[in-house]
Amino acid sequence: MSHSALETGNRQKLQKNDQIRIRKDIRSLTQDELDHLINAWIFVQNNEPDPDTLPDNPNTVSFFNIAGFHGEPFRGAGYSSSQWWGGYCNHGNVLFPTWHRAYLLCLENALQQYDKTVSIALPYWNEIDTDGNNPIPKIFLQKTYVFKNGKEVPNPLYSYKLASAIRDRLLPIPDADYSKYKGYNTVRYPFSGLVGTPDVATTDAHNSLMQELNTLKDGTTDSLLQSNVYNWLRATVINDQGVTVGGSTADNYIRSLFAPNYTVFSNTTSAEKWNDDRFDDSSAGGLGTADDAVMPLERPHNAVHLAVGGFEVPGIPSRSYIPDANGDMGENDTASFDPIFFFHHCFIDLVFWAWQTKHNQDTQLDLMEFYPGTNSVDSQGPTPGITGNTWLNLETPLNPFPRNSNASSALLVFLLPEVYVDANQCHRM
Ligand SMILES: N[C@@H](CC1=CC(=O)C(=O)C=C1)C(=O)O
Repeated sequence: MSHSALETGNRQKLQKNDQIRIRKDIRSLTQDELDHLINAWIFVQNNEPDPDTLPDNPNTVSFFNIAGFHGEPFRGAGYSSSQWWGGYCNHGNVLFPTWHRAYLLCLENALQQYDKTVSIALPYWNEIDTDGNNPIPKIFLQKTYVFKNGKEVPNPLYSYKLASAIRDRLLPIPDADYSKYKGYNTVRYPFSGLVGTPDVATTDAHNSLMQELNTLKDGTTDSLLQSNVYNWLRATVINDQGVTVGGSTADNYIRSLFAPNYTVFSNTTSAEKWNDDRFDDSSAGGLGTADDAVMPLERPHNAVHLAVGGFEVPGIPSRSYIPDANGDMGENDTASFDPIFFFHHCFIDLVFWAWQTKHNQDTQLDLMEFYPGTNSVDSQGPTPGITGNTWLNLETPLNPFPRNSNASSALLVFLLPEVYVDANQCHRM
């Protein structure tokens, strides 16, 4: 294994001060903390998108722009070619954990602009704590939010109304038309958000039917969402054709902590290769059913996306029990427009940090260079600014987040009372 170590700040020098952000379980926030979080989210969601100019501004305070860094609106070579990826996110490669770590900091920095005098951190959705049969914390399901002073507002964590249209130019390949109009509100399972021309009629009929269920009994669709996510996390998921498509995700998070090195921990492509070489489990899609097969963090992460969004796109194996459920979280193009995305990823970052501390990789990450999962063409394809067939390592730019940006203590993030993450760890500064 060759080593590509990240340089990090000197841990000893760091002091807890008001610039250090403490990330907490969202279920544990006080009313005052929640009030502040909600106000900051309203602030970023209300900020108009920046003018449509390149390069993208990584210091934007507009939620539309930040959400748009992940997938749509596509830019670069991936704007209209599916051989490339038009968003900046990295999946199926070794930059998956680090890119998303930088992404969380980007949103957190924008939230911080709401009131610079109060330190704000993103709380996480603790996905191991399924709270009986209600794995999704209530705050994400309330249509309105009531502040301590009694004022009621639309809840910014329930749904986001697109400040601008997004257009999917990849139609009809590789999958559905993920174009969405300005003013579209993000949705979750069992609803569908496929409002592009070829799908809109089916979607309207489907969503009316789902709404009808709520008319018969208030809260039915929320219960369906909770039980779907519960099944993905703790039980087994059967799709609409009776095929088992997932489950045991909470256990898989724990299993991922035992992955022996960063490369195979970090992403599905590298883990598949690792497992292919060691176990004959091709029937399980190369993702390892053997007890000692490696579980990459990305896999349970994917499961929660599919659970919250649902996924049943023509021509692709269904991942939903309810047909036509295609909420935004289920698809890479649109997932980050649903506010819950960031709380999900905050939990992913926590598991990443837990793996780092368990494996003494908290001040550096060792990478198996040139291993599957380390090339820019792996999985969804090269991101804007990265050429095809480039070897990825921990020096690869995490666009659009610049090197050297914000290399200050303002980026120290407490994940748990005793641990912190230094942004230097997610990127060589
Ligand atoms: N495309 C992933 C699920 C998924 C992952 C993401 O990272 C995302 O943003 C949206 C969806 C899968 O099929 O397993």
